[in-house]
Amino acid sequence: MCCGSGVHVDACVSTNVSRNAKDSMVWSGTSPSLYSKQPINKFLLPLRALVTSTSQDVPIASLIGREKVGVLLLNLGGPETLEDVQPFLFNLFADPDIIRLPRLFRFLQKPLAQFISVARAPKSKEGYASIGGGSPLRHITDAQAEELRKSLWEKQVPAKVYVGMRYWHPFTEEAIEQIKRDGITKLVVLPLYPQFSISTSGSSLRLLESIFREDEYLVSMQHTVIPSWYQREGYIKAMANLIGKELETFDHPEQVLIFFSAHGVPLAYVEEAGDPYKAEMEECIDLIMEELEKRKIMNAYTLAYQSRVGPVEWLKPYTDETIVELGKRGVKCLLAVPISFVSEHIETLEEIDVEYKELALKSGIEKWGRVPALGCEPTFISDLADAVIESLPYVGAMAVSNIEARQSLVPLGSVEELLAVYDLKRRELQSPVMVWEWGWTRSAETWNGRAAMLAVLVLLVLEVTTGQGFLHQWGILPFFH
Ligand SMILES: C=CC1=C(C)c2cc3[nH]c(cc4nc(cc5[nH]c(cc1n2)c(C)c5CCC(=O)O)C(CCC(=O)O)=C4C)c(C)c3C=C
Ligand SMILES: [Fe+2]
Ligand SMILES: [Fe+2]
Repeated sequence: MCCGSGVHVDACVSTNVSRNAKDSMVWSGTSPSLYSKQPINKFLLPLRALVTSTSQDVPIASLIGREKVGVLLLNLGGPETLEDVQPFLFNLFADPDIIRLPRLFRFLQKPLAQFISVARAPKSKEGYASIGGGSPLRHITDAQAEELRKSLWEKQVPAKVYVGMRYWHPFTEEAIEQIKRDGITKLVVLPLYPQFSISTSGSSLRLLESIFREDEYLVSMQHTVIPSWYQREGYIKAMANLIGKELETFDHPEQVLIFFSAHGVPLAYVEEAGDPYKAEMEECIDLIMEELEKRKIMNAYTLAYQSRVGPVEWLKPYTDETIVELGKRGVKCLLAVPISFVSEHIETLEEIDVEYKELALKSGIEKWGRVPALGCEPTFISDLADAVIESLPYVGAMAVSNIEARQSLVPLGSVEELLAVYDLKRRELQSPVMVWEWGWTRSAETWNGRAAMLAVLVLLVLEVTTGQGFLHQWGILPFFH
């Protein structure tokens, strides 16, 4: 038995972003270079209204006409076998949105990725071995794609759904080739991350942008991007359903602390590069709690960030430290809710279910529960289908007046601008290795920094070429848990 603590944990979740102030644009166009801010009501059909309408039915299929509709789901990708782990990590660390080198040293991007991936692989492999020898991401994402396709067809939108992963098969490039082979004429790009981060959706969209820019077919294909969708009613309701159901497994559901554990990002992404991830996360949690409140579920809750990598500061509070603190404060029952990803993956199956659970039990928490990732939850899939339908580019520019504007903290219609601001800010950052770019100013500090950086780079090259792990032993390099 547990749950007798009666401890009230203050919600550490707050947001100062007004929901009314949010943009109502879509990122759309026929070419990424032509992305423009398009008021949603000038560009889209009131398809949602049509979906729900029974009296004056206009079949959506007839509105779509001969267009070939495609949906591209963007995701991270994961190693399918233990042999895949190192090359997967290489792809991840070779991403300039994960490790940014000064222009002068761009040629070191791949050796550095090689070095870090080789050094990290044994630890990562251990994790993947403990969850069955590989990531379940491909299999789950494929299942989500199939369910989304079915849902779209049920809603009279005969669309094909593609999966494009950032760091492993099926790569985004492979999906794009298939889209071209299938002759898709309208494409909706949907990152499978509810909240936008430069390091996830941003990285995938940047890659997509570069692919589109160089391809004649893609330049003339109509497309729309849904940068984030954490605020959608269906998603919020689906999360509340799962939380409500899991709370029921406790003897005293009302005494359980709801513990949202989000994937972290380096603090500099948010504070210096303007990543909206933290603000979107906080608002998302507010919305879920509001939904639970409507159902008379008024539990205490908190948010912390997990899975930090390397020595730089990440978003706080950290999940592990928070669990220990909660134990000290007398919390006895805790329900962990993974919030930044919609599939089970290594961080839920290993980090939360094994590491954090063990830590919680050691810290005095007596009953531990965990909400499953959304996966193919029907309310969620149906809502994704609605999101696709609402954002479907429609040739013919039929007037739209009654569509409910989607809202997002990401300035929709200007993801490109967001990435540009991020690039600019990144040049000013000082944090080594993770994200840094030199500007050739005269400040002594900068020169000291450059000298130190040069020394690290020389050591790195030596390490890569000699195979000696002295930097690793000194603990200088990041990316090792
Ligand atoms: C919203 C989710 C995620 C954010 C934000 C994110 C940022 C981020 N991640 C790394 C480094 C690694 N991530 C790894 C795996 C991984 N990351 C996410 C999600 C987010 N990452 C997922 C879902 C997964 C698991 C995929 C799977 O195979 O199941 C890994 C590899 C695993 C490991 O070795 O721990 C690394 C490394 C950074 C540096 C970063 C922000 C800059
Ligand atoms: Fe990650
Ligand atoms: Fe981890």
